[in-house]
Amino acid sequence: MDYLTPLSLLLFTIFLFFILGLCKWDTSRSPSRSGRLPPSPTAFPILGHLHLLTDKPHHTFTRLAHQLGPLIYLRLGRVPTVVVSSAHLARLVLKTHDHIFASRPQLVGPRYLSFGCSDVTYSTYGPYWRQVRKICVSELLTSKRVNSFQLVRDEEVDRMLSSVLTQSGSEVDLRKLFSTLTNDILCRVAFGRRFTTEEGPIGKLVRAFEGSEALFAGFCVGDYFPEWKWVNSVSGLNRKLEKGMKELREACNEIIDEHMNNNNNNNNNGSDSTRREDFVDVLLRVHRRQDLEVPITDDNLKALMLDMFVAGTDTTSNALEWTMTELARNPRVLKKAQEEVRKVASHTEKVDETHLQHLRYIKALVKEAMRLHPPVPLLIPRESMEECNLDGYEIPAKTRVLINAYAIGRDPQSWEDPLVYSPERFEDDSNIDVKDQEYNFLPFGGGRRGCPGSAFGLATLEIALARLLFHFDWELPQGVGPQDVDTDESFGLVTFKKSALVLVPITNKSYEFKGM
Ligand code: HEM
Repeated sequence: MDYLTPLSLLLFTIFLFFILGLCKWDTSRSPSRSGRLPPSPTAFPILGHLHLLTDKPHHTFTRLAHQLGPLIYLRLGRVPTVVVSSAHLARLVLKTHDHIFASRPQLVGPRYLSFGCSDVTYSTYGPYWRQVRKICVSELLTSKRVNSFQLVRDEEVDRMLSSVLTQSGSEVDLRKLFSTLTNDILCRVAFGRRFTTEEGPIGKLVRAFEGSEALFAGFCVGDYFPEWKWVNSVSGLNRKLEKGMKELREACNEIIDEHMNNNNNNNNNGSDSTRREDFVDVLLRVHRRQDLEVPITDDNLKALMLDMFVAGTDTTSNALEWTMTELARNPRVLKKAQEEVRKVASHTEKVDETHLQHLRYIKALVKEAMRLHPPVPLLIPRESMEECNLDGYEIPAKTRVLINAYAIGRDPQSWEDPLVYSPERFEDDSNIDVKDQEYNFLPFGGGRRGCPGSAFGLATLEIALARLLFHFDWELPQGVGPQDVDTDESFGLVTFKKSALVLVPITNKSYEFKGM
């Protein structure tokens, strides 16, 4: 014991008092409660359950739900959180008490990158959110508006098929293919231009996005210890977020200026019959209105422009990649889907959107892929606006709520053989819709904060898939069998397959794509 000097003993004692002090601070600041909280696993002092935020938290929470039940209470740092993992509880949150759980927590990333959480996705519940959601839905996302973008989808799917044609017989990275497709479609609809351009304001936006994506998804101390926001300054995170916001603001300003100049030129030259109004034009029109319940600022306008793009692109390309992954793993399903689309469109050289209503199996296999691989497995966090009782448990006000759509989609109480990819379950029961009344199937969430873009997303998914399956046969790279195609995931804002899916398209002579 001769190495235990009086100095080290003193330092050790101070350290011990510091830790005990922190623990006391930790418990004394826990919210006082009257009711019974849901079951909770063992927590660490200070950190609470932060250790459960693993690289795949949706898996960790699913395992915990098997041990503790479908409603779990966690303390993530300082933030009270509940995780919901059954259809019954999802119904309580998304339907019965929807009005209580319709807000979002103000997370640090969106406070910068969504211009003060003023987009639809991250804004708190209230008149502003109601107003901007209504604008986005009516101008971009109603079925009528989604139908009106058919030509854009058609041209961009043609472009994708042309690219596949040139790579026929060789290995193709489907992630790149699908990401280009969804970016180009949304960019044309929202900003009037294709995304894949190196130059001009859109090129600038692409680069700004690339820089800010990791910041959006990364771990941030301030989201779990609101009192320790200063850590974000010390760690340099705030500086990076400010830089990201500046770049996004500049890129948006250029896009807006370009639109305003075009509109001015058109007004000066007389009416322009060729240029179609895009989402930025709509927002500029709304921005000028004097009769809005809550005025829309310049920054709000930018947040809304970016929101449609961010919310609608990766989600859709991700669902396409997971669907093709399951087809590669299940040759029986792939063959049946190809037989369906080739039969339905046998008298034409091309599948178009009028054929989709007859493609029941293809619609079913898309849903089945989203059941097993929901692109946003924990949905987007919600926050309770007041205290609420869920199944006999007290949920305090300002509790963060995570709904584990991944666990619910694989719950044996809701699904027979839940781990088997079987589109027939959706084909036989066409009642299981994306707005599932039973709350077993939640890839688009639900309630008043549910995804307003499901029709837009599905329209792209279904036509892209139908045409890929109609014109091409799909093989695995040499030496790879269906059982070798992995489904390992990389969790993020959208949960992608860890390694990009690579397949080999083979031109089918009977259904050859004739090019654009
Ligand atoms: C396959 C494609 C898509 C999937 C899987 C998907 C999934 C989701 C999910 C899970 C949520 C959270 C819902 C909740 O909290 O209950 C959401 C919200 C949202 N989605 Fe989608 N989405 C898709 C496509 C789109 C598209 C194409 C758009 C727009 C162009 C869009 C716009 C939004 C918006 C604005 C919100 C926030 C709604 C709010 O907070 O009020 N989504 N989406």
